[in-house]
Amino acid sequence: MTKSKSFLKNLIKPFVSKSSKDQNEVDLEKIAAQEQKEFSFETLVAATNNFHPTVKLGEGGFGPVYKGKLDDGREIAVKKLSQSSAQGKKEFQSESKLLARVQHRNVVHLLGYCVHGAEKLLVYQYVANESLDKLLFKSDRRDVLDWKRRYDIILGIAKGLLYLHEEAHCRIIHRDIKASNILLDEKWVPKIADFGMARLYSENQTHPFKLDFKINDGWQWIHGAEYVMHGHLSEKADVFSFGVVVLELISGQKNSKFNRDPDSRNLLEWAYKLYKKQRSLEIMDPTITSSADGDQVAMCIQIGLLCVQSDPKSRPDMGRVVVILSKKPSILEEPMRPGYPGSRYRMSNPPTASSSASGTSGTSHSFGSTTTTTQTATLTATTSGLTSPRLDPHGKRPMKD
Ligand SMILES: Nc1ncnc2c1ncn2[C@@H]1O[C@H](COP(=O)(O)OP(=O)(O)OP(=O)(O)O)[C@@H](O)[C@H]1O
Repeated sequence: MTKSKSFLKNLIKPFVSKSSKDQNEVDLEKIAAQEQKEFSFETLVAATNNFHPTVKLGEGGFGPVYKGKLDDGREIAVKKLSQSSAQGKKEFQSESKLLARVQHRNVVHLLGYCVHGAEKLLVYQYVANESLDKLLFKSDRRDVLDWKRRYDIILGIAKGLLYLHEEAHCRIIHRDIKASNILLDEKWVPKIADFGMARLYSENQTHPFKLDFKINDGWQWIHGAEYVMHGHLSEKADVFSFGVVVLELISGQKNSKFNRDPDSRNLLEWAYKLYKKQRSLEIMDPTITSSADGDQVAMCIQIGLLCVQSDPKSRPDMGRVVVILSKKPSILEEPMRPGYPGSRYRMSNPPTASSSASGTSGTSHSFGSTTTTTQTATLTATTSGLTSPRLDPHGKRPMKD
């Protein structure tokens, strides 16, 4: 291109019409489709010593994860998806390619994928330190997480979520933000794992009212409730889950195992009660007392409580959270009562449309406490209401976007 032509091009760049911008995006999609993101099964077998049990990192709802090393020295984590996904090969390949373009400092990078017969595998960058839940709740090393590190982790997760919600090439609602899905690298930089699983797993991509939730774990319950209430799942479900992680990081208490205060059903309620009495700092983990900046901790508690408010509309979006965390505004609004998290509870009666709706407004439900296995109930909602939930024998299956 001649100098004058490129000068002209730069000059008109800001005024380029939307349709030509869209064309650029379409072009990018085409480039992505041609990108080589496919790993051969042999490469992954060699990298993981044939998926040897000694390199197994763990097993989540989607299948086992193995540590591996590629010939070029890169360390990887290979997730073998359990075979309950009915997604076709082509669809899996194109969704994986799209997700592999999701790149952010605070999101685990999906390097590629592999299809081998009926098996589907995902190849991620290996993140060296443990997941946040192991460090915070299951180890005697949680003092390595001083306040500064915890604050940076809160800010990092917020930035990662903002990217997924608003900045990535495709809008991604995570749906399962929790401490075990936050991995920490060698510099304690948080990286959000398991994003986009709904895109890879959905059985029926076209059914807008299909929703799954785990009976006895995680936040799918509140997500399900919001879904029923509003007919769609919004980013605000992730905001809620982010708020829970913030309060867990500050208190060192796992919300789903909360037992600090017999008068509070969960961590959120406890934090809210103390906040209302202007004693919010009492939730602080004793191991960070010496390193903590009281004002900053109080601000983070308030942000956490704003994020877990029962009304999704009242929760801030992640853009606002990042701004507040980065710039320290002087005045924050008063949080209202937190939503009903449900992770500590077992449903004895599956929700009906009306009980689900009340789930987000903080009223109580009838819950038993006997189920110990992780099972997933699938609610199939129609425009006129909900049909009965059916148990999903395959375990976790995420909701689709
Ligand atoms: N990219 C990665 N780098 C290092 N470890 C990883 C990576 N991805 C997953 N792991 C580890 O593998 C194990 C299983 O992870 P996975 O995400 O499948 O399940 P989970 O988070 O334990 O449970 P759930 O499926 O309910 O979210 C966890 O210990 C996790 O920390």
